[in-house]
Amino acid sequence: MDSDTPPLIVDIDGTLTDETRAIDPRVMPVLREWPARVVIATGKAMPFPIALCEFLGIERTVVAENGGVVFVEATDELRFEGDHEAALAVGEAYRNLGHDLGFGQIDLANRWRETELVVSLDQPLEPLEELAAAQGLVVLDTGFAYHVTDPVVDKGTGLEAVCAELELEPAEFLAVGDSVNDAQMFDLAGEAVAVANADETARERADRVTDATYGDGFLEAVTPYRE
Ligand SMILES: O=C(O)COP(=O)(O)O
Ligand SMILES: [Mg+2]
Repeated sequence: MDSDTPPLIVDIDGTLTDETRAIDPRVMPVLREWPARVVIATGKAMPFPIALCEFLGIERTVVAENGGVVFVEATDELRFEGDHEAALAVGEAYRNLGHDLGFGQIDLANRWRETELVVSLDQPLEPLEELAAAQGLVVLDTGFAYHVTDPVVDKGTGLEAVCAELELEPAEFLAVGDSVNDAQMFDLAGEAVAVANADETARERADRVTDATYGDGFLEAVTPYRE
């Protein structure tokens, strides 16, 4: 392992993708060849980052559902945290008010979710926030979905859990992301980089903001470590 290259924790949507959520193919060799640990940290359910790691051919080290799910292949660790029952109750109450989660009959956004619930951005936010608060949960707008999440977890607690397994320190990491759900991992990482399309929270909590957006922003963020 190259001792000059930090371990990397990286978000998916908005960071490794273009604006349509398609992976920018140019990020793939960077992740595959990164000489230190790579952690994929996402709001998506676990199958998505697991599949990304598998298809990249890298070890599966994953923070999913905004910290609700942590998987570390190297130590056989799978951890769930957060009140899934409460999140499901929010979804039911939201539907009872006549609203919809917004992902259609076959809801692939929630199908494999084990700790939180997501609602499409085209659905009303206010009633969702009220119902979430009544259950002690929060709503995160990642720019891609509303996540009804237990505030006991976030990508920062996920990073800490990964580090505890792998005898690493969060401060050793380079973190790259684009939204409010990346803020806590930004706070813990040694260096936090927001891509130019990042929301205000991510930009404020980052150490630097790239000039370029999306996958180009990620490539810019890691450039100092690839020369
Ligand atoms: O699924 C989302 O809403 C956001 O996913 P991300 O954390 O990978 O950007
Ligand atoms: Mg993102």
